[in-house]
This record gives sequence, C-alpha cells and structure tokens, in this order.
Amino acid sequence: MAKLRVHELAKELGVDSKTVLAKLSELGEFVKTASSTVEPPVAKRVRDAFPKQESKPEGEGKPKAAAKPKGGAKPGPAKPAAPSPAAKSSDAKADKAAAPAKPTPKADSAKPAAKPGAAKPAAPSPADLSQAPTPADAAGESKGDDVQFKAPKPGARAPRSQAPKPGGPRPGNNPYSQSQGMARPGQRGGGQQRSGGPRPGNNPFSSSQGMPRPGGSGGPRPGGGSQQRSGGPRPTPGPRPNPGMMPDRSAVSRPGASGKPGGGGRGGRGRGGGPGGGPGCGGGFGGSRGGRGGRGSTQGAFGRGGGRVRGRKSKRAKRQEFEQQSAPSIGGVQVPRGDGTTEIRIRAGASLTDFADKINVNPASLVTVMFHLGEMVTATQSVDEDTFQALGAELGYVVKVVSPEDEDRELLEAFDIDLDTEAAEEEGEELPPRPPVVTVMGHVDHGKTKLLDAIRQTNVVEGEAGGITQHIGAYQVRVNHEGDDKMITFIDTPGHEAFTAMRARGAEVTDIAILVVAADDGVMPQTVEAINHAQAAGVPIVVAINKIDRDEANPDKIKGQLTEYGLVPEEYGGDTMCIEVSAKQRLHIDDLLEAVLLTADAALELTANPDKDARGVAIEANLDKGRGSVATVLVQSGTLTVGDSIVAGSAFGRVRAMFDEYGENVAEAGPSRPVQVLGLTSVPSAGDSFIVAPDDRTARQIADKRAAAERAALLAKRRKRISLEDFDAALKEGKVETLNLILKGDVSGAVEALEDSLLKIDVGEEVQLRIIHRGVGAITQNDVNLATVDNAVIVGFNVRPAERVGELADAEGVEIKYYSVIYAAIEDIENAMKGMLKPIYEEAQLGTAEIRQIFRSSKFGNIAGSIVRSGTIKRGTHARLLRDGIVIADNLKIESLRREKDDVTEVREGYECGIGLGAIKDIAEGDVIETWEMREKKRD
Ligand SMILES: Nc1nc2c(ncn2[C@@H]2O[C@H](COP(=O)(O)OP(=O)(O)OP(=O)(O)O)[C@@H](O)[C@H]2O)c(=O)[nH]1
Repeated sequence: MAKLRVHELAKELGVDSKTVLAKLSELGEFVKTASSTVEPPVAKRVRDAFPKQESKPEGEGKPKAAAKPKGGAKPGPAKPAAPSPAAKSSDAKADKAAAPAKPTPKADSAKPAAKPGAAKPAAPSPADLSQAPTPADAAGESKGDDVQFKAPKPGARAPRSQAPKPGGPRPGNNPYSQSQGMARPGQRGGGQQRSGGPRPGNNPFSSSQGMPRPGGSGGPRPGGGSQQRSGGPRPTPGPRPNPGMMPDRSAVSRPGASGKPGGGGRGGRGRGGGPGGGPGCGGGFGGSRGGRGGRGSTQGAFGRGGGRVRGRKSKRAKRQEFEQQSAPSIGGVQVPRGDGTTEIRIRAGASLTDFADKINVNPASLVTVMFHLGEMVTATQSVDEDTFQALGAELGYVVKVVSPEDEDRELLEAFDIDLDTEAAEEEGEELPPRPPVVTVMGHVDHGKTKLLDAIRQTNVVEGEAGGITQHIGAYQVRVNHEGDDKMITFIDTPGHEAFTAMRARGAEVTDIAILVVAADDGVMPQTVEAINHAQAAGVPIVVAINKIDRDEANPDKIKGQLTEYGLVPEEYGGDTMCIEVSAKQRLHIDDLLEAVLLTADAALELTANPDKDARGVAIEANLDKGRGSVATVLVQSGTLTVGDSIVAGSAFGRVRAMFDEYGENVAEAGPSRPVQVLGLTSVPSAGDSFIVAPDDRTARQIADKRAAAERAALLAKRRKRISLEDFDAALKEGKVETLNLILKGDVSGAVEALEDSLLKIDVGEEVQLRIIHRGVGAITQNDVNLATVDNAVIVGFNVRPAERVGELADAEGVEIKYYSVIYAAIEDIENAMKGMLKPIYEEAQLGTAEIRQIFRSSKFGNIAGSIVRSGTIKRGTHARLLRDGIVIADNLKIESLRREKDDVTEVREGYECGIGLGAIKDIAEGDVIETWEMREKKRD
C-alpha cells in the first residue's frame, strides 16, 4: 500500500485532520501537517485507535452511519450493500447497540464469534460498542449487528458470499488488509474484525503480521470497513451455508488466489452469496471469481471449525508463492525461483553457468547460493547431479540431469529425428527377420580367434572362392538351417573387451554370445568374466566347447562347471546349448551355427525394418592414408545406401563407397549387415551409433553438437567417481549405497582369499560391500570400464594395470588401489567402510642434479648450469638445495628448465640443463638440487 496522507486518513476515518494529527502525536508519531504522509503501520494504528475513540467521540453520533459509509465507500460495491445494512444496523444499533452482542436470538450463534470480537470492544462500554459499530468498526459491528442477526460468525464463513463483498477484494488490493481480512475475517466474522482491530492497534507489529491484522486491523481499516461489511453480509450467507461453503472455499480460495479480484467477482459473489446464502455453490462460483469472494467464503468456511487453520494455510501458501516469485534468495542474491515443480533439464557434467542460463540469472548469484548451501563451486566447474538437486530444491526447481543417451535423443529430436517414436511405431508391425549378431567370447587361448577363422572359412558363401579376405570388424556367414539359407553376423573382434567397450558407449550390438571354453582346460577367470558380461547385458549364451580333438578334452567336466555359473546344458535339463567343436579341425562348426540360429529363434525375436534411413553402430574405424576415414558400421535397421549423409558419433560425411568383407563394392546394406564405409570426415569410435541424416548440413550440425557434448562429458568425467578415502563421505551424502569392488590378483588363491576376507567385514547394516568382479591377471580396460559403469574401486593385489589402462582409469576417474599384503587391503577397506581412511602422502624423490656452474642474471635470477645425476628433473616440481649432504634451502621450485636454448619440461639423467630456482641467492657450484613431489602413499 502506498503511504497515506493524514487528511486522507482522516477522511477515511470520518474525522478531521486535526483529530488525526492529535491522535498521531498521542501515539508518539510526529507528523507535521495534514498533507504529511504516514506509513501504513502508523495509519493502521491510527485506525485502530480511532474506532475506539470514535466510540467516544461518536457520542456525537453522526459519524456512525456516515463514517461507515465512508469506510464502505472504499469498498465500493460492498458498501452499497453494506451501507444499507449498516444503516439499519446503525439505526438498530442505537437500539440494540448495547444489547446486540449479547442478545438477539440469531445473534446467539453469531455471538460466540461476535463476542470475541465484540467482547473486546465491549470492554469499553456497551455504549461504545453500540457506537463503535458506527464508525469504522461500526462497519464491522454494525454488520456484526446485522450479522448478529444473521449470524455474525457464520457470516464469517458465509464469507464466501460475504467475501465477495468488498472485504475480500480490498484485502486483495491491500497487502495488509488482505492478509488480515483473510485470516480473521474468516474466523471471527464481523465480530472479529473488532477483535482484529484491537489487536493490530495494540500490536505495532501487527501490520507486519499479515495474519492477525488481516482480520483485525488491516482488513478492518481500509478494507476493514468493507470487510466488515462484507462481514455483515456474510452473516447472511455465512450462516449456515457452511456445507456449501466448504466447497466454496476450496473453489474460492483458489480462484481468489488466482487473483480474480475482479470487482465483479466480488460483487457477484457477495451478492450471490448473500442471496444464495445457503447456496454455497453459487457462492462458490462467484467466489472463485472474486478474490474477495474467495476469501470471504474461505473465512466462512473457517468459521466453522478447522477453517481458520485452513485459512491460514492458504494465506501462507499465497505468501510463499509471492515470496517465491520475488523474494530475495539465500545469501542475499536475487534468484528467480521455481514453484517447486518447475523442471530444469541439465546435461550431466554441466556447470552452474549452464544452470544459470536456464533460469536466466547471473551465474555469480548461483555461486553465492551454493556457497550459502555450504559448497564452494565455481561458475564453470562441472557440477554433479546431487549438487544440482540440492540447488534445485533450494530454488524451487526440479532438476533433471539428462544422461548422455537422453541428451543425444533430445539432440536428434531437435532435428526431427525421433528414434524412439520410430521404434515404437514399428513395434506392432510385421517386420522382416534380420540375422542375429554374434560375439565370440572366452578365456585366453581357448580358441576364439581360431573359431572365428573356422566359421569364416567353412561357411564361405557359395561361389565366394577364397572366402573372406578382408578384416573389416565383422562378417556374415550363410547357414543352411531347416532348409532355409540364413545369415549370421559375427563381430570379428573376439573377447568381451570390445563387447564391454561398446556397451560402455551405450551400444547394444550383440544378440547372442558364443562362449568358447577349451575342453582341455575348463572354466577360467575370463570365461567367468564373459559370462558375467553377457548375462549383465541380457544376451543369451551358446557354449562352444572347443578343442575336443585334444586327448585331454573333457567336455563333460566343462558342462558340469558351467552349471555353477547358471549355464545349464540342455542335456542336464537346462536351456543352454553346448556344442562340442574343434576350431582347429573345423569339427561341428555347422552345429554351432545351427545352435546360434535355434537360440535366436527360441530366445529372441529379431526383426528390423529395412525400408527407412539406416540406423546402426560403428564397429571399428581407422584412418587410412589413402582412403581417409574408414569405418565399419553395422546396420541395425533401415538400409544404408551409397550417397547417404550419415553421422556417426561426432563424425559425419556422405557415404562415398561401401565394401563388404570380401572387399567387394556394396551399393546398399540392410539390417545386420556390416559394411566398411568411406566418406566420413573423421574417425568415429567403436560403439558410436550412426544414423542417416536428411542432409549433409543436418549431419554436420548433429556431429558438431555431439562433439561439444563429448567435450563437456569428458570434463565431467575427470572427477573422481569414488575412492576409498571419500567413500564414507559419499555414503553419508547418499551418493553411494554400497562399496563396489573389482578384485584383481596374481593368483586365484589370493583373489579368493581376499574376497572371502572382505566379505566377512561387517561394519553394520548401512554399509554394504559388493564385489562386482574378481579375476586373475593385470588390471584391464575391461575392469576400468566396469568400474566406470558401476562406480567401483579396483583393488589390485600384486598386479598392475595393463598398458595404457592406468591412463584410462585416470581419465575415467576410477581409483585403483594396489596391495601386496592381503591384510593391508582388508584393513584399508574395512577402514574405508568405517569412514576412517585418510590418505597418506609421502615424499617421492624425482631426481637430483649437480650444479656445475652458476649463471647470474638480473632478469632471470640465478640459473644453475647442472647435470642430472639421477632420475628426472621436471619443471614445476618441488626442490631443495643440498650442500655437502645438508639441506641449505627447502621449499624451492624448479621454476625454469632449459636444455641448450630450449625451454623443456623435463631433463633425464646424464643430461645437462639450466635450472632456475627463483630468487634464491645462496647457491654455489657443487650444490645438489633434489626434486620431489608428494605422492599418495601405498598402504601395505
Ligand atoms: N587342438 C586344438 N587347438 C586349438 C583349437 N582351437 C584353438 N586351438 C589352439 O589354441 C591356441 C589359441 O587359440 P586362439 O584362437 O588364438 O585362442 P584365443 O582364445 O583367440 O586367444 P587370445 O586371442 O589370446 O585370447 C592356438 O594355438 C590354437 O591353434 C582346437 O579346436 N583344437
């Protein structure tokens, strides 16, 4: 509300300015003239004060009716109505005046409510009361009177109808009155108003307290009058409409909330309500329109009982809404808030800046908010999902972190390519069958490669003399099955490495896995890995018991072992087909292929629509000096044609030529057909999905966007997934529920012993330990892939990562812990689970260099011409200076490093170099520079 001038206030109160000025000074407010403004709270106090006084002054009488009207005047529509009642009341008042509150039959009901309100006023003196009504309060009272007749309180509820009255509305307009109006009004009805009035009057803060005032003060005064009146009217409706009222309320409240405020609404309501009275319904509707009405009814409803509470709630809700929209957020920054359901979609690995873009706010504000939430996050730092969730919850947004797959789907949708819908539409259709795609897996040396060769050679398509000559990453063979020629596509990269790598990229290429187990060996670690991976992917397994030509071959033993892993051979009553083959002698290869087809028929329904743009997966790709990017793609649905614009991962281009496994040109490739494609501008990765785009431009745009998303994802990945040290914190934050481990050891006995011991660790219910994979041998890319997918820590027992795997683990943020003593591993893991593990760092020497000559330079400081005596000297590392074995300067840094005239990052043993140690002056020939870095200490 705007500030009021004294004369306006006086007019409102029906007294002259002087009186108001006098009152103000009485209240301790020093206001100079009638044209001075007063703050709303002060105005309220004056209003509060006046009614009472008026009662006195009104002794003069006239004010009564007149006064009210005025008050009512504001109310507008209501007034008219109010007036009359008021008038009557006024008249009546005089008569009933004193009596009113108490007596009147109707009043009875009203009384209760009225009393409260009235009660207070009553305190002064009956006369006052009677009079009181007249003035502003009068409004309330008068109504009250009327009300009383009608049933004041009820009226309160009736409010709906009443609400309609002015009362409601005003509040709407007047923050103060509003809240007040709502709360109290509803509760006390006309009577309350007074009560309301009084309170506010007594309580300077009342104004601030929306609630109290509302009913009492706020409402009363300004709107007050109106409300009261409304109150008056309410009575009518209010009376009993309750039943109906209730509904109204709800209806009303909402509407009201929406701000129907429309005067019409009120009017309609008030009237409707009034008239209808019982018609809660009618009222309800009306109410819905008029904000007031809404309130009114609400109040009425409250009047009944729990109503008040509800009323308050509703107010609160509204206030919250209001605050949400505009109130300053945490940390004093202004951040637009959601309503608790506003959805924000954000890419995994996004930063606060991305989030800020979505809600159109300065990223710095979000940094402040995060700081307030207890997290230090920079604007551009990649933020994890939980942090976004916390931020979203704080600001009223529902944050959806979009997975790379979802993101890609959305990206394609932006180009009108909706693969999901496409697939869904094909769901019910009768589609032609497609060949199964098979991957051969198994333990090292069990004959995977040999088996693939055997299949390739013995199933050469008739007339393809020489057989498959090209390795393109996958090939197809033709099999005569139940009289029909059927094709099977083989992924020509044996082992589950390629399988998991593709899966890690979201590509589900394989339909069936052939598990090769050497009959002269048995189920080995990688056999188990392969089983685990295939089962995890839900891929049916056909077992090829290989090397049956060997004397030591014992197929039955293998079958027995397989049952332990859930693969029960058919002859044992299970559904796993186990074919005894010899890859070397090409024995029973046909049976194996037949088994693949049978399994496909039994377990899978392999169909695909060939009549559309091709969709598939890149199986492998490389850069050929002469031909550029050469990618083997497996078409999964649709038909790929030369000339198509395609995009595979972040590579794009137009299919210039296609070749099959025989090196022959292919014009088009249908479902399950692998072909080598020339024409991409860059090399896609194995597992990247490819699609045919409508045109070159779209292909390029999709590729560009994917490249950008990949970069962002890469950044996000650099964060640690989970480490033993932070396991406890992650557990507490609910980021993990179990500690997933992958155990790799040098011998199976050690791995088993470690596993047994680890599983015996018991630190309580809430911490779980799960060994998701165990195996013998070096830590492989597979292990890291698995750890990536399942957020696991890899435990290496007397083993190291295979070549490049350490780097991969680093890039993926996968922690690998190395141990050589089982006890140390168990202790660490137990401590991690108990949340007690702290990293230990130790100093690791990197290299030493002997100073041969000092070059003093004013520009660069002293440069020590040195020769590296041991290890490597690296730029940027810590250093100390030793003279005769004694440290003469510590905490130095290799600030510059040169070989000849070139700046270099490191110099190895035996080479000369120039080392800059910064400002240090005490440096002499013969001194030794020792460099070191802090490394996390292995616990063993
Ligand atoms: N006697 C016999 N030897 C076989 C048979 N199949 C494979 N071998 C031999 O077993 C060895 C390993 O075969 P590969 O095909 O290289 O085995 P792999 O599983 O591909 O091995 P990795 O590629 O190292 O994982 C080779 O010396 C093969 O000649 C078979 O059916 N009978």
